[in-house]
Amino acid sequence: MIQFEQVNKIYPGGRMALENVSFGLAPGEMAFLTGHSGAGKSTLLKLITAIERPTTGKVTIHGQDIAKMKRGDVPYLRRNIGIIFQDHNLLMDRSVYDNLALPLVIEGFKSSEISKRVEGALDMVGLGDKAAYAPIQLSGGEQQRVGIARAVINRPPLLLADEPTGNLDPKLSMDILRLFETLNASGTTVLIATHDLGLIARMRYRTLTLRQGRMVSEEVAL
Ligand SMILES: Nc1ncnc2c1ncn2[C@@H]1O[C@H](COP(=O)(O)OP(=O)(O)OP(=O)(O)O)[C@@H](O)[C@H]1O
Repeated sequence: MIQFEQVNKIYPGGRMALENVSFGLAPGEMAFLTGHSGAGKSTLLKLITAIERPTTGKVTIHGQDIAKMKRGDVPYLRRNIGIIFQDHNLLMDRSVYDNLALPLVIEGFKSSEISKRVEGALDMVGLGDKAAYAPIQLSGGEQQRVGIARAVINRPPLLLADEPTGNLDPKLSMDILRLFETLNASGTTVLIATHDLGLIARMRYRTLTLRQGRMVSEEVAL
């Protein structure tokens, strides 16, 4: 699903954000990506979504070499990746329903299919009764769950999360992780970038650790 082979990423200005990074994530896996601030986690996620390209080395996503991808192919790649951000980027002046429906409207789904999927996604995150609310009327944890529902509404095979529990208390963070486990159990490949070592310690998943741009360890938490 994801393959990095000896990847270096040097930003303009000379900053080496990733150095000789190699790892693979198989279809159906769930893993954490961790490391100090500035270790290169976001850069690694940006390479997976082709926001950035490797300086040297090879990044392959769904069998496609990112460096060889034409600009026009990038939207097709992204359609297969659900992305969850810490600040979830919801449209605050639209209802929860509209936030979820928008990606499907853009893809040209019929409105009956859209409402079916929106209802299904909201039920999955436990917000079936909040469709008509504006995100501003929801708590931080609920907003984060709307962000997750939006990311999976296209049923992408790959889900990336960048600090998805950053603003949440431990109980809500655990709820969000349980949600990722449910998605993973239904076949979605999941990669979660986080600083939250306490959370990682409580889960038995493979953990990829970056330190100053290098992949220093790959271990399964016990
Ligand atoms: N667009 C950019 N141009 C130049 N340097 C950058 C750019 N983006 C990131 N960097 C640098 O690359 C390094 C890795 O940054 P990155 O954002 O990947 O780290 P991170 O592990 O996600 O950090 P954090 O946890 O603080 O978000 C940092 O030194 C950062 O300053």
